[in-house]
Amino acid sequence: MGQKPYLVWFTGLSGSGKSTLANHLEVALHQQGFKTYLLDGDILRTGLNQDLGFSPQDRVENIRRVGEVARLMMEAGLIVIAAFISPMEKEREMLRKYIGSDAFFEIHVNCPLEKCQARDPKGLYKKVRAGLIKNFTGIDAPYEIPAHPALTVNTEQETIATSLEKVLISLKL
Ligand SMILES: Nc1ncnc2c1ncn2[C@@H]1O[C@H](COP(=O)(O)OS(=O)(=O)O)[C@@H](OP(=O)(O)O)[C@H]1O
Ligand SMILES: Nc1ncnc2c1ncn2[C@@H]1O[C@H](COP(=O)(O)OP(=O)(O)O)[C@@H](O)[C@H]1O
Repeated sequence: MGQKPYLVWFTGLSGSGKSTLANHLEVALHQQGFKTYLLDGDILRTGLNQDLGFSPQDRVENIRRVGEVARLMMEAGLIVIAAFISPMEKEREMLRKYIGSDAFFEIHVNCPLEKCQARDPKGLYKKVRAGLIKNFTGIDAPYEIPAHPALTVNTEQETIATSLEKVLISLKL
């Protein structure tokens, strides 16, 4: 492939901008000739992980499976881009060990809960307020801020283009 495999891991609240940045990053890397694969929580939860819900145990299993899939794809030479809430530091550290710290690039997509709620791109926070969804990250389920991310982007203040540029610069591919 002529490239070093990486796992670029976007973590953050629902509505923080993980999928948006992951998709923009994939387009930018393709334009530079890199071979990538994008894993998105929303999509995997309709297929591979459709048996999993949002209990703490199911979220751990979700991230464990994604780590396995990502590693297979890396063995095939791909740069894997992943967008998962992945709320707990322990699971993210598990990934770092499993993938190897030199190939695991953790990006904290930082955005205040109030702003995520105002964006509400999928109308989920509205459903939470109506009592239709329980265990929602940031509301009645925890999100632990990454302790040692390779990069933090602040999507409340930054444009998508600015956040993407920061990702591309710090990745140094
Ligand atoms: N209870 C609850 N909490 C959080 N998120 C919920 C929940 N129920 C459904 N959704 C939708 O599922 C998407 C998150 O899936 P993930 O696989 O990324 O979650 S996790 O990493 O296992 O925590 C998440 O996607 P994003 O909004 O893109 O983050 C939501 O669309
Ligand atoms: N700097 C930024 N980075 C990413 N998304 C941003 C940024 N600024 C504004 N947004 C907007 O925030 C929303 C994020 O939604 P989404 O990417 O689906 O979030 P998530 O995948 O984390 O749930 C989109 O509507 C996007 O246009």
